[in-house]
Amino acid sequence: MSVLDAILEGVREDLERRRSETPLAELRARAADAPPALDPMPAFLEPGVSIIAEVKRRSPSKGDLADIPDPASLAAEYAAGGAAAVSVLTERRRFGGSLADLDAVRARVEVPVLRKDFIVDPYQVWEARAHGADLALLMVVSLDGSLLADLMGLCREVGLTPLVESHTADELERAVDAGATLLGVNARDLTTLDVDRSVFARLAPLMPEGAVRVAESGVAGPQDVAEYRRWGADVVLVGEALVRSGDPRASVGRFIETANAQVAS
Ligand SMILES: O=P(O)(O)OC[C@@H](O)[C@@H](O)c1c[nH]c2ccccc12
Repeated sequence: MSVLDAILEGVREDLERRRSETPLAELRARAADAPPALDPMPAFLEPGVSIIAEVKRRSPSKGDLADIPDPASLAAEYAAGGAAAVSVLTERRRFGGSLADLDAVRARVEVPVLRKDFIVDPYQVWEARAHGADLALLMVVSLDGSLLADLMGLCREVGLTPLVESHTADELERAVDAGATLLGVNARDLTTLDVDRSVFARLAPLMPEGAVRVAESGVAGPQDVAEYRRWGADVVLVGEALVRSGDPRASVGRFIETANAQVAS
C-alpha cells in the first residue's frame, strides 16, 4: 500500500467518526451562518510573488516539525509578515492537525484561510466552510472519475475557492479539464514522499493563460522561493521552512523580498 493509500484509509475512518457525531444538516446550518468566504484571487494576482504560509506540526516524511501550541499566533505572525493566505493542515493522524486549529486561525487572521486536508467526500467541503475556511485543497490523485468535478462544484456553491493539486501532467490535464483556475503543483510525490521541485518547472508551461500557478512544497529558504518564481509561480506554499524558522514573520517577509528582487533584476 502506498503512503497515500495508508493516509487516505485513516482519513476515511476519522471522517466517518465525525460524520456520526455531527450530522450534515448541522454543518450546513453552520456554513449558512458563517461570514461569507473571502476571495483569495485578487491578492494572488497582484504583482510579485504571494506566499501561502502553512500551519504544519508534523508530516509523514519528516516526523515532528514544530510544537505549535498556539496556531492562531503563528498565523498572525504569517499575516504580519505579508502572507497572502494561511494554510491550516487539519489532518490528524499524520500531520497532527484538527478543525480546532482551523477555527483558531480563522478567528485571528483577516487573510484568506485554506483548509489543507485529504478531501474525498462532500462532507469535508461542508466542514471546511462551516469552520470558516475560504479555500479548500482538492488533490487530483485521490479524486477519481467525476468526484473531482463534483467537489469543485460544491466548493463553488458554498463559496470556497478550490486549490486543485497535481503532481503529473496527466493530473494537471484533469484539473484543467475540470475547470480549475487555481492550479497547484505539489513537488512532493505523495505515493513515495520524494521531493523534486523541478516538477513545477515542467508543469507550469502546461497551465493555461489566466490560471494562477501555485508551487507547493520543498522550499528550504528564500532562494527556493525565488527559483519557483523564475519558473512562473504566482504563489508559493511553504510549510516546514516557516514553522522551523524561529521568526515566521521575518521569514515570510524575506521570502517575498528575495524572490521579487531577484526576478525584477
Ligand atoms: O513543508 P513543505 O515542504 O513546505 O510543504 C508544504 C505543503 O506544500 C505540503 O504540506 C503539502 C502540499 N500538498 C499537500 C497535501 C497534503 C498534505 C500536505 C501537503
